[in-house]
Formats: sequence, C-alpha cells, structure tokens
Amino acid sequence: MLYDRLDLLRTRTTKRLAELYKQRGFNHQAVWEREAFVDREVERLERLLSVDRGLCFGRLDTRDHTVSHIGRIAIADDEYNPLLIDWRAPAAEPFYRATAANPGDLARRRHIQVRHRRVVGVDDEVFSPADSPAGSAAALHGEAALLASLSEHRTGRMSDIVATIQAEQDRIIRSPLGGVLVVQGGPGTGKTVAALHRAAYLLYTYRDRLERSGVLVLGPNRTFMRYIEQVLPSLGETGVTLTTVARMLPEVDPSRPESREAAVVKGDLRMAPVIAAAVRHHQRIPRTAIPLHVEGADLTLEPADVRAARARARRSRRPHNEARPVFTREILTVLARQYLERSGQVADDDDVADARADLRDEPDVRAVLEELWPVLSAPQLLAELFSSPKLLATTARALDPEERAALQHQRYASEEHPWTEADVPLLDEAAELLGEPPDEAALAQARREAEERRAEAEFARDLLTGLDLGFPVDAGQVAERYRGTKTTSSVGDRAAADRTWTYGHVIVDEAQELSPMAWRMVVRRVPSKSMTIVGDIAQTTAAAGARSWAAVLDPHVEGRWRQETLSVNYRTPAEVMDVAARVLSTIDAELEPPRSVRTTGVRPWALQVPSEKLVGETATVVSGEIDADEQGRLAVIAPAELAADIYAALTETLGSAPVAGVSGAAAESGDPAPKVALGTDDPAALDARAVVLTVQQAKGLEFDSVVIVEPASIVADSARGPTDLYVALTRPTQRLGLIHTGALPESLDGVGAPGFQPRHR
Ligand SMILES: Nc1ncnc2c1ncn2[C@@H]1O[C@H](COP(=O)(O)OP(=O)(O)OP(=O)(O)O)[C@@H](O)[C@H]1O
Repeated sequence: MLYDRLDLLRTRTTKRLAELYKQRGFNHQAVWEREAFVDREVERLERLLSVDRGLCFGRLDTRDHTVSHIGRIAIADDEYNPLLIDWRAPAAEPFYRATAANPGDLARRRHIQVRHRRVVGVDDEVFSPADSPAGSAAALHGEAALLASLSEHRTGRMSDIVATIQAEQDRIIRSPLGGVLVVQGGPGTGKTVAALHRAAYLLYTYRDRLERSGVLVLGPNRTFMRYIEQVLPSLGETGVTLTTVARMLPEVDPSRPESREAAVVKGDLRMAPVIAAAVRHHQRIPRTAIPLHVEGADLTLEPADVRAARARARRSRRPHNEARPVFTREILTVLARQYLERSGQVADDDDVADARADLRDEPDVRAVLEELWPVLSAPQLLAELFSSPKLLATTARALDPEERAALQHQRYASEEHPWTEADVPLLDEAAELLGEPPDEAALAQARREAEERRAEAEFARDLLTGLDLGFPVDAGQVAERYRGTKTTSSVGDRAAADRTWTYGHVIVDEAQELSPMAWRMVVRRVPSKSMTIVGDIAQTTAAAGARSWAAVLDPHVEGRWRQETLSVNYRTPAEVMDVAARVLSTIDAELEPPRSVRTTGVRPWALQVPSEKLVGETATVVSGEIDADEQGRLAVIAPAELAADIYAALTETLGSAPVAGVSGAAAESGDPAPKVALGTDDPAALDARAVVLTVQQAKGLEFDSVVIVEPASIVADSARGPTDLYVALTRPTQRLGLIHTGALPESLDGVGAPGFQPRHR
C-alpha cells in the first residue's frame, strides 16, 4: 500500500512539474513564483525517487494500541492522515531510543526488512512493564536486522543505516544544532555514518536556518568522499557540500608531495603570525625620501608621509588589498597638495581631488604606489615567502633555522602544480589577510555569474532528461527564462565554488588529522561555530594531527564544546579487534578498545616468507582469498615503497580483465569491475576486487578482507609509531591476514599461521 501511494505521489509530482513548464510567466513576479514552485516540486520528486529501497523499516505499537510506521520520508493520504513517519521526526524517536529499561508507552517495536518492495523479515521486540529496569539498556536494537546488515558483503560504497541506528548513535544524530559537538569513538563505531545521518537530521529539523547557508561535510581524501557520497542522497538530501580540507580552495589543486617536516611546520599555529608578517612586509616605508618628477614639477615623498598613510590604511582594518585605496588616497593627497603648492595655486578641495586624479595615472606615481603597497595574491605571497630565505628570516623569527629550511622551495613560480595539501590552509590564511584585489573582485563576480549560467543550463538539461515530459522543451530556454530571477544552481554548488562562503553547519570527519592551521581555515567557514567534529585521537596518523580534542578546540571555542563517545564497533569482528586491541595498548595503555558486536569464527593469520618471495607470495595469497570469496572486496595495505610491485604482481596473477558479478557502483552502472586497482587516485579503487593501498589511503574505508604486508615497516615508517598499524588492522569486516619477512611487532606475537581458518564465511 505504501509503495502504491509512493508511485501515485511520483506521478502527481511529475504531472505538476510538466504543467509548470508549460506555463509562461507574463511578468517578473509570475516567473519568480513559478520558479519557486518548480524548485519545490523538483526537490519533492528527487526525494520520492530516492527512497524506494527500504521505504518503511519500522513499526511502533503503543500500549493503547496506536500503530505507526517509520520510514525514510513522511507520507500521508489525501486526508493528511500520516501513513509513514519520517525517521527524523520527534514521533520516530522511540524507534531508536526506547529500551527494555525505558520503553515509554511502547508495547512493541518491529524492525521490518524489505527487499524489492516485499517484506522479507520482521524482528519484534516486545516491551512489558515487568522488564527489568537495569535489564538491557546497552542492548542492541533490532539485533537481527543489524547483524544481517553488518554481515553483508561490502559494496565499495557506504550505505545508510537508517533502519538500524543504535541508541548511542541516535543521541548524536539528534543532538541540537548549536555549538560544537565532538564525537569520539574507536574504529568502526559508526562515527562517519552517524555524522552523515546527523547532517540529514539537521537539514530536516532546522531547514529554515540551514537551507540558504548549507551544510559542509569534510573528509580525509577524495576516495573517501566517493565512498560516502551516496549516503545523503539515499536519505533524500542532496544539498550538502562534500569535500576534503585539501580541496577547500576552489582554484587550488594541491598535488605536490611534501616532506613530513615541512607538513608539520606548515600546520603549526606559529605560521599564522608568519603570514601576517609577510603581508605587513609588503606595506613598506622607504628609508629615505622618494623624489618624483611629475609634469614638470619636482615632488618628494617623505618616509613620515608614507608612515602616516600606512597607519591610516591599517586603521581601516580592511584586508591588505582592500585597504590599498585608503593608502593610495593618502599618498596622492600629499603629492597633490605639493604639486598645487609648487605651481603656486591656492587650492581648494576640488582642486586637490582633480590633482589626485591626474597624479593617479602618472607612471612614476603608480610605480611608487606599487612598490610601497602592492596588490598581492595569496599564491604570489606564499611563493615569494617560501623562495626567499631573507624574507623568511625576517617574518619567521619564531621558527628555528631547521624549520625555516623545511619551508623553502625555489621552484614555485615555474611549476604547474606548485602547492601541497599543507599549503592550502596557508593560502587561505593569506587570502583572508589580503582580501580581493579591487579589479579581481569584478573578475571573480563575472566568473561566478558564468559558472551559475553554466550550472543553470546543466540543471535544466538534467531535469528535462529525468522528467521525460513527452513534449519538446529546450534546456537553454528553460535556463534563460529563469535567469536574473534566482539561481537554480544548488546552495552546495555555489558554496563549493566560493572561498568566502560561510556555512550554517560544518561536519568534519577524521577530524584528528587536521593541523592547527587547517582548523583555522575550517572555523572561518562557520561563523556560528555550529560544528560536528568526528574522529578518534588514537587513529591520528598525520604528523601535524591532533593529540587531544582540547588542544584542537580550545584555541577556537574554549570551554564551549561538548563530547559524546561511541563505544561499540560495528565493523570489525571480535577476532580481529582482539588483535587490534593489543596494538592499541601500545599506543596508550589507558585507551579502551571499542566492543565488537559480532564474532565470525574466522581467526586472523600471519604468514612469514623470505624477503625475495614477499611480493610473489602476497599475490598468491590474495588470489587465494579472492577465489575463496566470490563477492568480496579485499584491500592489501602495504608500505608505500612496496605498493607498485605488489600491484604489478597481482595484475599478473589475477589478470587485469574486468570481472562481472561484483556488486556495487560498477555493477549498478552495468560496467564490470576491474580486478585490481592501485592507490586512491585509481578511479577503480572502490570497485575493484582487490586494491593495493597505503595506510593513509585506507583511512575511513572498509573491506571484507584485508591483507597487511610488512606490519613492522608500517610501524617504522609511521609518524606516530603504532597508530598506522592500528588503523590498518581495523579495516576488515570479515578477515585479516598479515604477511611479513622479519619479526612481527611484539604486540602481534601469537597471531597464528594460516590454514586453520575456514576459507568461506
Ligand atoms: N547502527 C548501524 N547499523 C548498521 N551498520 C552500522 C551501524 N553503525 C555502523 N555501521 C556500519 O559500521 C561500519 C563502520 O562505520 P563507520 O565507517 O561510520 O565507522 P567509523 O567510526 O567512522 O570508523 P573509522 O574510525 O574506522 O573510520 C560501516 O559499514 C557502517 O555502515
């Protein structure tokens, strides 16, 4: 019945849209109104089209025999009686929160499993007032549905968990919008997935406040963003901007590699005053008077005049480029007065203004102004700073000589990809202090408008293709008709293209990896300081990353952040987590590993091989693992220097031909998945049967099976000792193997040889 209603609503919405497109607006107001209707209907249609899978997944029966159904969206009949309650509505809360100890007025909670619009399973929890109050407060909700979903093969893309959200996750998802919420939790505790559901919840509950400003989700790398990108659309939310910290500047492609030392210095808060000093360095006072010969008159610019002009410009508190007109005007006034005096005129304000305008165009005057207060761009400022030891020595006194040396590059200006990821927050810091160059502001506006026009046309084209209206409508004309009224490109698109955009809420995933300078950049994007910060201090692998949440947040919101902790590991089975827990205790003996919700009966194994056979044996083992599990996805996590060789050997052993029958995005698109991929730049990284990754690349991802090569080298190469190994060990959902040549790290002693674990799940 619910699906019939869904289909009917889709048909009605499509028809209404078709009608709206046929209408012609006869004045601006009418066009605007129609566009607003179109926007609303398109959004509604997108939502109705995205919720087919698992439309309804829950039912609540109260003691007074009221029945309600919980699902992905709200659906009502023609008399507005609710048929389905949106999972985010307050009325749906008991579905996630009720416990045997605290059932409220619930008599029964039912989890419903649906496949292809058919109910394939139900799982009931009956609550009676006699339930023990201490009973099962920490028990799992909808255990059967939860365990079924956790044991499924990974598809290479994260799925939503709307049907099986657990109480501790629900508390995070529904936490109020304001302030900074930190979600600390071990690997696999659902931090990422809870944060994404929180984004959907906030957009639903605070739509008025968030619709215009938007929500930003930041993750560690582009592959990770691809891994999670389907979750919000599957919850009917498409207006969220997903990006990485490294890609926050629309025009910067930070693909240059970086030394660990340089990344640490660039991420340090001491860089903020260095950049401020570099900007101030370009607001110069001449040592001696500057003589100028202008239109037959000899003029002199005294250092004191320049100092006064600079003080005035600085007092304006505008960024450097935007304060330049103040400086210029002051200097030109000094010169104009001199000029009029020298030519014996008694000058009034109008004469001074005229003379100023004339002098502004004099090449010599322009050259002096450019010398004393040049228009600067952030890339220019940073390139100069990093390539001039002298400038670094004057601006970066707080850094020691080794740190300054780490910053220096000579080749910036000539390179196609001059920037590293750690440069991005510095470029942003510089851009903030410099402001828009006056004439570039107009250029930037023109660029934005051109981008909006392109997005409008694309949007209209997509819309018309999707609607199949049955009559010819030209996408360009649709876009043109709406132009000038309001843009049809989404808030997310516009926000992503604009460095100065500020968001209503920002979610930062793998937040422990951000450097202090990156935090400055992120916090600037959210003046309301409404943020959800998700991470695990025990998983910090970046050298410049966080050692405590207080250290990260106190500089920005001291004493004004709250923390929730997730304690249950949904990803990693107990057999694997036992091994990972031993490594965790070497990071910090005080740290508690998260509790796994399931066991698989499959023990992790370790295989020692001679060095010369390492690559070949890895290929053989991986090929065996893949054969054992026809549907599974596997990751080989290896030290960076071995990755390419392992990939080559695997390609040879497995063949590079694509394979059919793999689930996931590649299969859905009809394209067979490739067998092997290398690294996260490989477009097949998420779809291949096996992918070879470094620990950095594997962050936040998960695989059915993981083979770790040379764990001891992973520890030795890591900026944070055993942390990288801990991250690698916690990626599998089913099986874990270790291949090594020398001794294993002590914490892994006792992991048995392969051969005694079942090959099939
Ligand atoms: N309530 C739940 N129901 C079903 N699956 C869940 C639930 N919570 C988490 N999961 C699954 O557990 C896995 C781990 O979740 P997620 O990636 O969000 O963890 P994480 O805490 O971000 O891990 P890491 O710190 O290792 O990146 C995912 O496959 C997720 O879908």
